[in-house]
Amino acid sequence: MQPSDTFVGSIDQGTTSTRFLIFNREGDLVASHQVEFSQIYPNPGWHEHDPLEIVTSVETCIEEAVRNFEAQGHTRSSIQSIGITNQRETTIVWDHETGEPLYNAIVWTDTRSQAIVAELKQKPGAEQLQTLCGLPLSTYSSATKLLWMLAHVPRVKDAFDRGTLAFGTVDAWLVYRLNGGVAANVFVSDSTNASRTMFVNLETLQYDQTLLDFFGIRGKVHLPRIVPSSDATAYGVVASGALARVPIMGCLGDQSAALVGQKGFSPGMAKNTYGTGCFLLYNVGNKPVFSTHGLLATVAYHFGGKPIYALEGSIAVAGSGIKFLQNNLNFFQESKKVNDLAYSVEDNGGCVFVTAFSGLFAPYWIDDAKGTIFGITQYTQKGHIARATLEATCFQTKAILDAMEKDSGHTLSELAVDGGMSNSDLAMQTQADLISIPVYRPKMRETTALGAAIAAGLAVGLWHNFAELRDINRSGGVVFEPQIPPQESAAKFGQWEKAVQMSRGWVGSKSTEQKEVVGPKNGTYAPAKNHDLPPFKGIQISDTSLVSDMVRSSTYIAAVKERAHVSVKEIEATYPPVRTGLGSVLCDLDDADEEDLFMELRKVEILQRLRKLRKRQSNSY
Ligand SMILES: Nc1ncnc2c1ncn2[C@@H]1O[C@H](COP(=O)(O)OP(=O)(O)O)[C@@H](O)[C@H]1O
Ligand SMILES: O=P(O)(O)OC[C@H](O)CO
Repeated sequence: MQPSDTFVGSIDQGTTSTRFLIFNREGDLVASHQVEFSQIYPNPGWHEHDPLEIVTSVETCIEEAVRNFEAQGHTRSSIQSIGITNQRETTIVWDHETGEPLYNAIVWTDTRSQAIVAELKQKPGAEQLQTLCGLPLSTYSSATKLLWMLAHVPRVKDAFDRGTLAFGTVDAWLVYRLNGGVAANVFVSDSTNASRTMFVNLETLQYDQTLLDFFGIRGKVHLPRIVPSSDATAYGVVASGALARVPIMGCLGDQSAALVGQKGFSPGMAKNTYGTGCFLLYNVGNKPVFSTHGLLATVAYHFGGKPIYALEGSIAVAGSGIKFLQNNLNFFQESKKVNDLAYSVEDNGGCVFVTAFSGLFAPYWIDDAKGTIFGITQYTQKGHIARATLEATCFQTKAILDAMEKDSGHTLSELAVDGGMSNSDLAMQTQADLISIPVYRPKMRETTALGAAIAAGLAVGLWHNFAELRDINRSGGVVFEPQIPPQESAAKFGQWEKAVQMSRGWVGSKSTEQKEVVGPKNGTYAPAKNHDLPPFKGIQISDTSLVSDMVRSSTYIAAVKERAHVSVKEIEATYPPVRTGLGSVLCDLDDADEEDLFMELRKVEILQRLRKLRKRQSNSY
């Protein structure tokens, strides 16, 4: 077979979308497919994904991309291997015996484990964790998400007690399911992903007994075997679908993959990926560097032999800030329109938006911050807020680069960028202005997927060494040169730093306290898709928390899925008794929607139940 007739596939499972891309040996993107999947926000600060939907989204992307590939005259048998890259830290638990998920995936952005983190910080040994695993104790890592599930989700605790609880990050889950689940039981995680759990020793790249003891899970949870990021046999083969029997040979957390895709193979090279969040990785060579300025020590990649490490600056909110303007504030209909809005004004009009939706990550690590916009006046327009949103990521990148220079003693001469938000010329120009060095954006921006393809391609022999990758994606990029004097950028940055300090301390105030936990109890596994369920037609309930409690009920969701009848008693069995706010519930039945008997039945039952509860409540006054 000629080299140009051989291809490698790449699954890019990101926070907001999944893609499957097919590259040729020249690194050209030949075919791809992308789907967005549900983002579930059950409570303030909570963020979940449905693990089964993640798998389905991957399968759909593979089918569609292969269809497109074959339409171009290629054959699927020319795809020699597959790489996987994925959102990191997102935590999935399943039953080791059945292979079924026990709860929704808790996404890396989720801050519900805040109280657990505060408690763990008081525990003896807490101060040495970062020197073992490279990560600060925060809501970000997988460890505290797993502890939250153990404390709050009975099904997870039961599996833990029975010894059947399996834990994995998204890579481990995908490899397991794509191989056919429990039947093949391929249960592995690559070192870049595993090192984001807080369970792994950064030097040995194996589970660390001290860390497992600290989190109380030693010997009690099934953990995936840790393997190199590029490996011909460890990841198994796809069990079914368009690429059945194709081997999986590469696996990297998405930020590591982007560094590989940018070919950041030498110490001193760095990249910044503006996706849902934004992550700057700086290659430090074959020994980890432990930051003293708020950065993380992490595994850059491990292609056999010695692992390569990176210093990482993690920003929780980048493209998700733009999605917030789109979905929550209805500023525009698609992400790229943020630029038109931002260009509609000359500057930020005095607004600074600290987009601390998940607290602030690097280099600040402020758990108790929340998103805050400073400087609003009657003059403020949507365009100013759009600009301030783009600038927030650029300011945090500046803070991270400053920290990186202090840790490494080196000044970066150019910043290579990629990721969805790097499509914004305005954001990239702002970035160059704020860091006073050029920003380089490659022509092909799917560098994350390319990185996973490289890992798989090296293992299957499509490429044999890094030198062969030299010309991939080399021409056609854009350089953004700084256009304002450093004093001006320093003044802007000073204002940002002031805003960061002023955003502290919001969490813990009475109005932001979390609601009581609602988790699946007796019922089956319950995806909490409170946003895409049919509305309760004809009933207006002013207490929305009550509605969201109901629709989170696993019985309700199961019934809606199957269009079956369900009684209020059953609903009640799977969500905690309605506790509050019944005084403000207003029920107003519209004309019956005869065609939708299912919904009508539900309305009547719920109405009856609400009346009973309201009566009970008024009796108790
Ligand atoms: N032209 C654009 N300008 C600004 N932001 C954009 C643009 N296109 C996409 N984005 C943002 O990029 C993000 C998606 O980037 P992507 O790299 O696909 O993320 P992920 O891998 O985390 O799913 C979205 O949050 C979106 O708002
Ligand atoms: O979805 P992204 O591309 O912002 O990346 C998510 C990170 O891996 C989280 O650590």
